Amino acid sequence: MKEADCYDKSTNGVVVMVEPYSQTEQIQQVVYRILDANLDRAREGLRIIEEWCRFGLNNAQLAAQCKKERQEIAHWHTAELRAARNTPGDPGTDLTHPQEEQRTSIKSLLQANFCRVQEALRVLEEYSKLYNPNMGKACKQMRYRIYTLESTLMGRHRQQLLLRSRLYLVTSPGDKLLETVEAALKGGLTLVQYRDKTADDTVRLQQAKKLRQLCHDYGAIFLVNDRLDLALAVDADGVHLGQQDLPIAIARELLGPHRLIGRSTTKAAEMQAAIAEGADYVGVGPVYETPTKEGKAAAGLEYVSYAAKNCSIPWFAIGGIDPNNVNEVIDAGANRVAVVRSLMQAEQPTLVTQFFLSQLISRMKPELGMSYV
Ligand SMILES: Cc1ncc(COP(=O)(O)OP(=O)(O)O)c(N)n1
Ligand SMILES: Cc1ncsc1CCOP(=O)(O)O
Ligand SMILES: [Mg+2]
Repeated sequence: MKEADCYDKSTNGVVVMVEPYSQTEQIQQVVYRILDANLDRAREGLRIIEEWCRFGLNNAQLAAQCKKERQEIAHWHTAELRAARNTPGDPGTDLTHPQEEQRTSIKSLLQANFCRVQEALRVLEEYSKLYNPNMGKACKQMRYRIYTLESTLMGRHRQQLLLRSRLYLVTSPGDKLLETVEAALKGGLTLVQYRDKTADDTVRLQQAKKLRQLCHDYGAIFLVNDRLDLALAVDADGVHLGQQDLPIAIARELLGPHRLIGRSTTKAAEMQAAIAEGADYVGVGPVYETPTKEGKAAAGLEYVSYAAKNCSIPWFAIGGIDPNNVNEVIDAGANRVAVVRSLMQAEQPTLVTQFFLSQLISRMKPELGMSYV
């Protein structure tokens, strides 16, 4: 062993005389260090996910699952692996990617930490074959459980955000499409539907892509009206389907369990059918007649009151709602509203968004039909 081999950063360069390791022992130490570092990495990533389950989702069951996985990792983290740690001598501690310094949303933060845990478990699975094959097998099983947890959690993430969304912007075409949506997002909007009934598909695709990115930058849900193909093409969070659009069962088959499906309803029977078919939310309206949906009869405030008493999934009153009449709609029982013109034609969409949200939140009544909280 050369003198340089004894250089230890932790002793600031003072050469410490140590018993020389044989080559096999040196490799063993490297394996131990890899295992030690990745056990830490997996545990830390899980802790970050656990905190969201506990404090963000208030979901004791998911938090408990994360905790159980952390405990299993701790079980494999033996004293001999910890003893191999040499943090000051690890050249990887200074290596960061710019994306690690900033996360744009809870979703991207969770995604990054799921990746971190899965990568660490994969490394553990491989290197523990040189240490303890049972540990390798356990890490493999754990990695599969984490994949399942990820898909459960990321699916629920959309549902949770939907539950927290009080105001829903349905877009209309125009030169200021992106600008207006961004202004509303700045005001606290968390739910956007891209609706353009006439543009060419090339335009729709391009706009939907940009809107999806914009919404996700602000941590908002992005849905596409009518077009499931477009929703899939731009990796949207889901679709909104009317009574004349695709059946929910087919949409669910194509979109999978985690994307959101909304359904328009104008009467009780349509609402009950949408719930039975597995819609994630329903539109309730038109509350008032509106030029945005010309020729469609108003369902009225009575239907809003019916929804307040009977709807067991999140629902949005829609149709002719503006800052002057929103309190009437709230008084009829609505806690969530969807608008087109009130925001798309607003001179100050940020302020209008803030106004709607303040009314909806401060005047919100306990949800009578709400078995979905
Ligand atoms: C939230 C919400 N509710 C209702 C509708 C209307 O959907 P639909 O009846 O399919 O009519 P179009 O919007 O496709 O003209 C909606 N888009 N969003
Ligand atoms: C798409 C839709 N579905 C029922 S009413 C409506 C349009 C609502 O538009 P506005 O908010 O401009 O009245
Ligand atoms: Mg439609």
